[in-house]
Amino acid sequence: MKTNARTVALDTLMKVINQGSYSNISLNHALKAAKLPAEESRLATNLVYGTIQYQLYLEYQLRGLVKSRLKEAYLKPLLLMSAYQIFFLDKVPDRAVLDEANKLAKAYGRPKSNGFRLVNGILRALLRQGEVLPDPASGDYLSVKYSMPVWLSDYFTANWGRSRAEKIMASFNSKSKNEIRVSRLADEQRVVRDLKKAHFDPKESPLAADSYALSRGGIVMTDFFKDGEVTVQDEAASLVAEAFEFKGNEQALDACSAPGGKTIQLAEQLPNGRVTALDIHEKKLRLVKENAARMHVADRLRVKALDARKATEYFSAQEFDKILVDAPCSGLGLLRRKPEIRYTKTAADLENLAKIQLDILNEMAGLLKKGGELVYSTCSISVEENEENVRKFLAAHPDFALKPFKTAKISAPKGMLKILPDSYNSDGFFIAKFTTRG
Ligand SMILES: C[S@@+](CC[C@H](N)C(=O)[O-])C[C@H]1O[C@@H](n2cnc3c(N)ncnc32)[C@H](O)[C@@H]1O
Repeated sequence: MKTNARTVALDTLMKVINQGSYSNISLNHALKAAKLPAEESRLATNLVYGTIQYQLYLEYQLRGLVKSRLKEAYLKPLLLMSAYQIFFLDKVPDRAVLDEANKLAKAYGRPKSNGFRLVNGILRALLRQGEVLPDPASGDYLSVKYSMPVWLSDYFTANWGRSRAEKIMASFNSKSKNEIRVSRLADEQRVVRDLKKAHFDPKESPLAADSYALSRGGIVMTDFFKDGEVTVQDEAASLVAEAFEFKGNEQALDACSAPGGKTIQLAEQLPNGRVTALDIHEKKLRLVKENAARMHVADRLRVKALDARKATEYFSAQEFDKILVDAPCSGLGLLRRKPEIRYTKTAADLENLAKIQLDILNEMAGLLKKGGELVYSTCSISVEENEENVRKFLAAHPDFALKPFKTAKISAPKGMLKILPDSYNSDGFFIAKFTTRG
């Protein structure tokens, strides 16, 4: 069978669903090898992310219809991918979904397999059945409706109430924006004008100073990106660096820096200063260096492979004016962009990660100059990784206090800011800013 959007999607889904591979990495490999036209690539991407996002919901729809064990590896991914199209892709007629599934089953099935008959029978039954949901009063109603494990839909409901939890979960299932940040070293107005001319139709972010949503993807293939005038970064992630107030000559430490999105932002604001970028994984620091070179800030940067929990063994007390801890986290704010996170993370992960995050934060306390600024951020919206860690850090360090901050468009009068995904249709993020007392 000729390679097309559906073969690329099915190959990728077989890797993700059957072998636990990461969707973004598997899909990028498959797309690179396939060299599909842009329209086909978009369809393949939609099929992969949509099917994974809605996997729990789709399994529920198919539950009563699959009567025997699905022995061949392609069967489950193909049924889920077809069900996704039936329920969520209005533009693809049901007839076409069935025809395409039939062709794929014949191509992927073993010789003499009757898998295509099985697929056809199940999909026809699914069309007759339509959507099924648990009783709205039952414990798994929201879980199935929004395709989140029960612990997660319960977690959102317990923290934000049912109505907001539904908004948060619906937002996590919506399409992510094509968000970019314009370099502070570039002429922003000119770049925006040129982006318009190139039909990217940039829309200013309501959240972050230099961020814009583009009307289409593909920016990384352009000179805007290659020449370092823009970079790809979510608007909530971009906001973190805005919590600092820079003079331009400071020594900054980025404790968890790879791939370097925020390192670059700090460096852009330090024409006469320097950023020291750490990461526990030496290999990932290559990305930080490459990104810094592309964005023209390599000369303001030094990198060091180091576990940030041991940073006081390498640096002097009070060595830094600014410290950023953009900590490793559960990624609970990124469910839209990384759809499989919802199925792989557990409540125990929140506790375990919170401990690592707090250890890193505690280690930083001794490295900050008196009156310096320490910013803590995560791309998680969990309480354990954020507010609870802030509380524990302040209890352990009475000489530190939260410091109110204002960004270009948002203010955090209490020194903490939690961006929930439904407020701006951005990633979920948490930012806290500390300084020393006295
Ligand atoms: C959320 S990511 C950082 C993203 C980055 N700040 C950016 O804006 O591009 C967290 C990073 O922390 C690193 N990391 C995990 N544990 C660490 C530790 N103990 N010390 C230093 N870095 C660590 C991970 O390898 C990962 O690259």
